Amino acid sequence: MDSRPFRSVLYIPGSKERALEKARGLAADAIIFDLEDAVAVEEKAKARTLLAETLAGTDYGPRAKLVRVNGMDTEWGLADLDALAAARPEAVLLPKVNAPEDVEAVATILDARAETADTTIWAMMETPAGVLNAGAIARAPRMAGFVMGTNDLAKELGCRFRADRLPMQYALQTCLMAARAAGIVAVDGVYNAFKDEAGLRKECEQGRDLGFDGKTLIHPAQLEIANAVFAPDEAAIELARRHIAAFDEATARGEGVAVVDGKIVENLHIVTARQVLSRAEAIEQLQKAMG
Ligand SMILES: CC(C)(COP(=O)(O)OP(=O)(O)OC[C@H]1O[C@@H](n2cnc3c(N)ncnc32)[C@H](O)[C@@H]1OP(=O)(O)O)[C@@H](O)C(=O)NCCC(=O)NCCSC(=O)C[C@H](O)C(=O)O
Ligand SMILES: [Mg+2]
Repeated sequence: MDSRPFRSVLYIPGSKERALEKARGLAADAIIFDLEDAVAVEEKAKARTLLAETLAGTDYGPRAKLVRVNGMDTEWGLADLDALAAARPEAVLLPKVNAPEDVEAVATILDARAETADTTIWAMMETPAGVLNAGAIARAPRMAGFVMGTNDLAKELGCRFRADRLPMQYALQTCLMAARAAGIVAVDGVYNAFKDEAGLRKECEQGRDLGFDGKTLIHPAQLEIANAVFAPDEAAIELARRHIAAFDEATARGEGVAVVDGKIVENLHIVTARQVLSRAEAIEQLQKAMG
Protein backbone atom coordinates (compact mmCIF):
# COMPACT_ATOMS: atom_id res chain seq x y z
CA MET A 1 0.00 0.00 0.00
CA ASP A 2 1.42 3.44 -0.86
CA SER A 3 1.41 6.33 1.58
CA ARG A 4 -1.02 8.59 -0.31
CA PRO A 5 -3.02 10.32 2.45
CA PHE A 6 -6.70 9.53 2.92
CA ARG A 7 -7.11 11.28 6.28
CA SER A 8 -10.18 13.25 5.23
CA VAL A 9 -12.58 11.93 2.59
CA LEU A 10 -15.41 14.40 2.03
CA TYR A 11 -18.78 13.47 0.54
CA ILE A 12 -20.24 16.06 -1.77
CA PRO A 13 -23.78 15.59 -3.09
CA GLY A 14 -23.53 15.56 -6.90
CA SER A 15 -26.63 17.76 -7.03
CA LYS A 16 -25.14 20.68 -5.05
CA GLU A 17 -23.47 23.09 -7.41
CA ARG A 18 -22.19 25.39 -4.67
CA ALA A 19 -20.61 22.52 -2.72
CA LEU A 20 -18.98 21.15 -5.90
CA GLU A 21 -17.46 24.58 -6.50
CA LYS A 22 -16.40 25.05 -2.90
CA ALA A 23 -14.55 21.73 -2.80
CA ARG A 24 -11.80 23.09 -5.06
CA GLY A 25 -10.48 25.08 -2.11
CA LEU A 26 -11.11 22.65 0.74
CA ALA A 27 -8.36 20.80 2.60
CA ALA A 28 -9.77 17.33 1.86
CA ASP A 29 -7.33 14.57 0.97
CA ALA A 30 -10.06 12.96 -1.12
CA ILE A 31 -13.55 13.77 -2.36
CA ILE A 32 -16.47 11.41 -2.88
CA PHE A 33 -18.76 12.93 -5.49
CA ASP A 34 -22.02 11.30 -4.55
CA LEU A 35 -24.86 10.28 -6.83
CA GLU A 36 -26.33 7.76 -4.38
CA ASP A 37 -27.86 8.48 -0.98
CA ALA A 38 -27.08 12.22 -0.86
CA VAL A 39 -29.16 12.80 -3.98
CA ALA A 40 -32.97 12.69 -3.94
CA VAL A 41 -34.68 10.37 -6.44
CA GLU A 42 -36.18 13.26 -8.41
CA GLU A 43 -32.73 14.87 -8.74
CA LYS A 44 -30.79 11.77 -9.88
CA ALA A 45 -30.70 12.53 -13.60
CA LYS A 46 -29.90 16.23 -13.12
CA ALA A 47 -27.13 15.45 -10.64
CA ARG A 48 -25.57 12.93 -13.02
CA THR A 49 -25.34 15.52 -15.80
CA LEU A 50 -24.11 18.26 -13.48
CA LEU A 51 -21.43 16.01 -12.03
CA ALA A 52 -20.22 14.72 -15.40
CA GLU A 53 -19.87 18.30 -16.67
CA THR A 54 -18.23 19.50 -13.46
CA LEU A 55 -15.66 16.70 -13.39
CA ALA A 56 -14.80 17.22 -17.03
CA GLY A 57 -14.26 20.96 -16.55
CA THR A 58 -12.92 21.43 -13.01
CA ASP A 59 -9.44 21.04 -11.58
CA TYR A 60 -9.67 19.57 -8.10
CA GLY A 61 -5.89 19.57 -7.75
CA PRO A 62 -4.15 16.70 -5.99
CA ARG A 63 -7.23 15.54 -4.07
CA ALA A 64 -8.18 11.94 -4.83
CA LYS A 65 -11.48 11.87 -6.70
CA LEU A 66 -14.01 9.08 -6.22
CA VAL A 67 -17.47 8.97 -7.74
CA ARG A 68 -20.13 7.09 -5.80
CA VAL A 69 -22.58 5.76 -8.38
CA ASN A 70 -25.96 4.24 -7.68
CA GLY A 71 -26.08 0.46 -7.35
CA MET A 72 -26.11 -1.54 -10.57
CA ASP A 73 -29.41 -3.08 -9.39
CA THR A 74 -31.10 0.34 -9.52
CA GLU A 75 -32.51 2.17 -12.53
CA TRP A 76 -29.66 4.73 -12.36
CA GLY A 77 -26.47 2.70 -11.86
CA LEU A 78 -25.55 1.84 -15.44
CA ALA A 79 -26.40 5.33 -16.71
CA ASP A 80 -24.19 6.82 -13.96
CA LEU A 81 -21.24 4.70 -15.06
CA ASP A 82 -21.83 5.53 -18.69
CA ALA A 83 -22.15 9.29 -18.18
CA LEU A 84 -19.11 9.53 -15.95
CA ALA A 85 -16.77 7.42 -18.05
CA ALA A 86 -15.96 10.41 -20.27
CA ALA A 87 -14.64 12.30 -17.22
CA ARG A 88 -12.07 9.52 -16.70
CA PRO A 89 -12.83 9.07 -12.99
CA GLU A 90 -9.91 8.04 -10.85
CA ALA A 91 -12.14 5.69 -8.88
CA VAL A 92 -15.71 4.47 -8.85
CA LEU A 93 -17.19 3.81 -5.42
CA LEU A 94 -19.86 1.10 -5.44
CA PRO A 95 -22.56 1.21 -2.77
CA LYS A 96 -23.86 -1.77 -0.82
CA VAL A 97 -21.39 -4.28 -2.20
CA ASN A 98 -22.45 -7.76 -1.10
CA ALA A 99 -20.05 -10.05 -2.94
CA PRO A 100 -17.02 -10.03 -5.28
CA GLU A 101 -19.37 -10.65 -8.22
CA ASP A 102 -20.80 -7.12 -7.72
CA VAL A 103 -17.30 -5.74 -8.29
CA GLU A 104 -16.47 -8.09 -11.16
CA ALA A 105 -19.57 -6.95 -13.07
CA VAL A 106 -18.49 -3.31 -12.88
CA ALA A 107 -14.86 -4.16 -13.67
CA THR A 108 -16.07 -5.81 -16.87
CA ILE A 109 -17.93 -2.63 -17.85
CA LEU A 110 -14.86 -0.48 -17.12
CA ASP A 111 -12.65 -2.92 -19.08
CA ALA A 112 -14.74 -2.29 -22.19
CA ARG A 113 -14.00 1.47 -22.34
CA ALA A 114 -10.67 3.12 -23.09
CA GLU A 115 -11.51 6.13 -20.85
CA THR A 116 -11.80 3.91 -17.78
CA ALA A 117 -8.73 1.76 -18.42
CA ASP A 118 -7.07 3.07 -15.22
CA THR A 119 -10.16 3.62 -13.09
CA THR A 120 -10.01 1.75 -9.81
CA ILE A 121 -13.01 0.43 -7.87
CA TRP A 122 -13.75 1.12 -4.22
CA ALA A 123 -16.46 -0.63 -2.20
CA MET A 124 -18.90 0.69 0.38
CA MET A 125 -18.85 -1.92 3.14
CA GLU A 126 -22.29 -1.50 4.61
CA THR A 127 -24.27 -4.71 4.38
CA PRO A 128 -24.02 -7.87 6.53
CA ALA A 129 -23.29 -9.97 3.41
CA GLY A 130 -20.59 -7.51 2.35
CA VAL A 131 -18.89 -7.72 5.73
CA LEU A 132 -19.02 -11.52 5.71
CA ASN A 133 -17.49 -11.53 2.19
CA ALA A 134 -14.95 -8.78 2.93
CA GLY A 135 -11.88 -10.91 2.18
CA ALA A 136 -13.07 -11.89 -1.30
CA ILE A 137 -14.32 -8.36 -2.08
CA ALA A 138 -10.93 -6.89 -1.13
CA ARG A 139 -9.26 -9.20 -3.68
CA ALA A 140 -11.73 -8.49 -6.50
CA PRO A 141 -10.49 -6.92 -9.77
CA ARG A 142 -9.50 -3.22 -9.69
CA MET A 143 -10.30 -3.06 -5.97
CA ALA A 144 -8.36 -0.23 -4.30
CA GLY A 145 -10.23 0.76 -1.16
CA PHE A 146 -12.99 0.14 1.37
CA VAL A 147 -15.27 2.82 2.79
CA MET A 148 -17.28 1.85 5.85
CA GLY A 149 -20.99 2.71 5.55
CA THR A 150 -21.89 2.76 9.20
CA ASN A 151 -25.35 4.31 8.69
CA ASP A 152 -26.51 1.54 6.38
CA LEU A 153 -24.86 -1.05 8.59
CA ALA A 154 -26.71 0.21 11.66
CA LYS A 155 -29.94 0.08 9.69
CA GLU A 156 -29.27 -3.48 8.50
CA LEU A 157 -28.12 -4.75 11.90
CA GLY A 158 -30.88 -3.02 13.82
CA CYS A 159 -28.22 -1.88 16.26
CA ARG A 160 -28.03 1.37 18.20
CA PHE A 161 -25.60 4.24 17.67
CA ARG A 162 -23.32 4.27 20.69
CA ALA A 163 -20.40 6.55 21.42
CA ASP A 164 -18.11 3.51 21.74
CA ARG A 165 -19.51 1.92 18.55
CA LEU A 166 -19.49 -1.47 20.23
CA PRO A 167 -22.12 -2.94 17.84
CA MET A 168 -19.94 -1.87 14.89
CA GLN A 169 -16.68 -3.34 16.06
CA TYR A 170 -17.03 -6.71 14.35
CA ALA A 171 -17.75 -5.08 10.98
CA LEU A 172 -15.11 -2.39 11.34
CA GLN A 173 -12.38 -4.81 12.29
CA THR A 174 -13.37 -7.52 9.80
CA CYS A 175 -13.28 -5.06 6.91
CA LEU A 176 -10.05 -3.50 8.11
CA MET A 177 -8.45 -6.93 8.38
CA ALA A 178 -9.57 -7.82 4.84
CA ALA A 179 -8.31 -4.50 3.47
CA ARG A 180 -4.91 -4.90 5.12
CA ALA A 181 -4.57 -8.50 3.92
CA ALA A 182 -5.18 -7.29 0.36
CA GLY A 183 -3.06 -4.14 0.70
CA ILE A 184 -5.87 -1.68 -0.05
CA VAL A 185 -7.00 1.54 1.65
CA ALA A 186 -9.59 1.48 4.47
CA VAL A 187 -11.58 4.56 5.45
CA ASP A 188 -13.91 4.78 8.44
CA GLY A 189 -17.61 5.76 8.30
CA VAL A 190 -19.17 9.20 8.81
CA TYR A 191 -19.98 10.99 12.06
CA ASN A 192 -23.49 12.28 11.56
CA ALA A 193 -23.56 15.05 14.20
CA PHE A 194 -21.48 17.41 12.10
CA LYS A 195 -21.57 20.26 14.67
CA ASP A 196 -20.29 18.06 17.51
CA GLU A 197 -16.52 18.56 17.37
CA ALA A 198 -15.68 16.66 20.55
CA GLY A 199 -17.70 13.63 19.43
CA LEU A 200 -16.08 13.69 16.00
CA ARG A 201 -12.59 13.86 17.50
CA LYS A 202 -13.28 10.86 19.75
CA GLU A 203 -14.61 8.81 16.84
CA CYS A 204 -11.66 9.80 14.63
CA GLU A 205 -9.28 8.75 17.39
CA GLN A 206 -11.03 5.41 17.70
CA GLY A 207 -10.85 4.84 13.94
CA ARG A 208 -7.19 5.82 13.87
CA ASP A 209 -6.38 3.54 16.81
CA LEU A 210 -8.12 0.64 15.05
CA GLY A 211 -5.89 1.25 12.02
CA PHE A 212 -8.08 3.11 9.51
CA ASP A 213 -6.35 5.47 7.07
CA GLY A 214 -8.91 8.22 7.58
CA LYS A 215 -12.55 9.15 8.01
CA THR A 216 -15.36 9.91 5.62
CA LEU A 217 -16.91 13.31 6.33
CA ILE A 218 -20.15 15.08 5.44
CA HIS A 219 -19.34 18.74 6.13
CA PRO A 220 -16.28 20.98 5.59
CA ALA A 221 -16.27 21.84 9.31
CA GLN A 222 -15.12 18.26 9.99
CA LEU A 223 -11.96 18.46 7.85
CA GLU A 224 -9.56 20.00 10.32
CA ILE A 225 -10.15 17.44 13.05
CA ALA A 226 -9.85 14.42 10.73
CA ASN A 227 -6.70 15.84 9.12
CA ALA A 228 -5.10 16.38 12.51
CA VAL A 229 -6.10 13.08 14.12
CA PHE A 230 -5.06 10.86 11.19
CA ALA A 231 -1.69 12.58 10.65
CA PRO A 232 1.36 11.44 12.58
CA ASP A 233 1.93 14.15 15.20
CA GLU A 234 5.30 15.67 16.17
CA ALA A 235 5.75 13.16 19.01
CA ALA A 236 5.16 10.20 16.69
CA ILE A 237 7.59 11.60 14.10
CA GLU A 238 10.24 12.25 16.73
CA LEU A 239 9.84 8.75 18.18
CA ALA A 240 10.09 7.19 14.71
CA ARG A 241 13.38 9.05 14.12
CA ARG A 242 14.75 7.93 17.49
CA HIS A 243 13.75 4.31 16.76
CA ILE A 244 15.59 4.39 13.44
CA ALA A 245 18.69 6.06 14.92
CA ALA A 246 18.84 3.64 17.87
CA PHE A 247 18.33 0.62 15.64
CA ASP A 248 21.05 1.81 13.22
CA GLU A 249 23.45 2.15 16.15
CA ALA A 250 22.52 -1.32 17.45
CA THR A 251 23.03 -2.82 14.00
CA ALA A 252 26.45 -1.14 13.73
CA ARG A 253 27.36 -2.84 17.02
CA GLY A 254 26.27 -6.14 15.53
CA GLU A 255 23.11 -6.32 17.64
CA GLY A 256 19.57 -6.97 16.36
CA VAL A 257 17.64 -5.21 19.11
CA ALA A 258 17.75 -1.63 20.41
CA VAL A 259 16.09 -0.16 23.49
CA VAL A 260 14.28 3.20 23.37
CA ASP A 261 12.47 4.63 26.42
CA GLY A 262 12.77 1.24 28.11
CA LYS A 263 11.09 -0.63 25.24
CA ILE A 264 12.63 -2.97 22.72
CA VAL A 265 12.93 -1.88 19.10
CA GLU A 266 13.32 -4.60 16.49
CA ASN A 267 13.35 -4.72 12.71
CA LEU A 268 9.54 -4.77 12.53
CA HIS A 269 9.30 -1.55 14.55
CA ILE A 270 11.60 0.07 12.01
CA VAL A 271 9.15 -0.83 9.24
CA THR A 272 6.45 1.02 11.22
CA ALA A 273 8.80 3.94 11.92
CA ARG A 274 9.58 4.32 8.21
CA GLN A 275 5.85 4.19 7.42
CA VAL A 276 5.22 7.01 9.90
CA LEU A 277 7.91 9.15 8.28
CA SER A 278 6.73 8.43 4.77
CA ARG A 279 3.11 9.27 5.69
CA ALA A 280 4.26 12.55 7.25
CA GLU A 281 6.25 13.33 4.11
CA ALA A 282 3.30 12.46 1.83
CA ILE A 283 1.00 14.75 3.87
CA GLU A 284 3.51 17.60 3.64
CA GLN A 285 3.77 17.14 -0.14
CA LEU A 286 -0.01 17.05 -0.52
CA GLN A 287 -0.44 20.21 1.54
CA LYS A 288 2.19 21.98 -0.57
CA ALA A 289 0.46 20.88 -3.77
CA MET A 290 -2.87 22.24 -2.47
CA GLY A 291 -1.23 25.61 -1.89
C1 LIG B 1 -25.14 18.19 6.20
C2 LIG B 1 -25.50 19.24 5.16
C3 LIG B 1 -26.91 18.97 4.63
C4 LIG B 1 -25.46 20.63 5.79
O1 LIG B 1 -25.72 21.55 4.77
P1 LIG B 1 -25.81 23.12 5.04
O2 LIG B 1 -26.83 23.39 6.10
O3 LIG B 1 -26.01 23.79 3.71
O4 LIG B 1 -24.41 23.45 5.63
P2 LIG B 1 -23.77 24.84 5.88
O5 LIG B 1 -24.72 25.96 5.64
O6 LIG B 1 -23.15 24.78 7.23
O7 LIG B 1 -22.63 24.90 4.78
C5 LIG B 1 -21.59 25.83 4.88
C6 LIG B 1 -20.85 25.90 3.58
O8 LIG B 1 -20.24 24.66 3.29
C7 LIG B 1 -20.73 24.14 2.05
N1 LIG B 1 -20.90 22.69 2.23
C8 LIG B 1 -21.74 22.05 3.04
N2 LIG B 1 -21.56 20.72 2.96
C9 LIG B 1 -20.58 20.56 2.06
C10 LIG B 1 -19.94 19.40 1.56
N3 LIG B 1 -20.32 18.16 1.96
N4 LIG B 1 -18.96 19.57 0.67
C11 LIG B 1 -18.60 20.80 0.25
N5 LIG B 1 -19.15 21.95 0.70
C12 LIG B 1 -20.14 21.82 1.59
C13 LIG B 1 -22.05 24.84 1.80
O9 LIG B 1 -22.28 24.88 0.42
C14 LIG B 1 -21.74 26.21 2.39
O10 LIG B 1 -20.94 26.92 1.48
P3 LIG B 1 -21.01 28.52 1.39
O11 LIG B 1 -22.24 28.79 0.59
O12 LIG B 1 -19.76 28.94 0.73
O13 LIG B 1 -21.11 29.04 2.80
C15 LIG B 1 -24.47 19.23 4.01
O14 LIG B 1 -23.24 19.46 4.56
C16 LIG B 1 -24.45 18.00 3.16
O15 LIG B 1 -25.29 17.83 2.29
N6 LIG B 1 -23.48 17.11 3.40
C17 LIG B 1 -23.27 15.93 2.63
C18 LIG B 1 -24.28 14.85 3.01
C19 LIG B 1 -23.95 13.61 2.27
O16 LIG B 1 -23.14 13.62 1.37
N7 LIG B 1 -24.57 12.48 2.66
C20 LIG B 1 -24.34 11.24 2.01
C21 LIG B 1 -23.08 10.63 2.50
S1 LIG B 1 -23.21 9.89 4.08
C22 LIG B 1 -23.47 8.25 3.66
O17 LIG B 1 -24.27 8.00 2.82
C23 LIG B 1 -22.57 7.27 4.32
C24 LIG B 1 -22.80 5.78 4.05
O18 LIG B 1 -23.35 5.44 2.84
C25 LIG B 1 -23.50 5.13 5.19
O19 LIG B 1 -24.38 4.29 4.97
O20 LIG B 1 -23.11 5.41 6.33
MG1 LIG C 1 -24.75 3.94 2.82
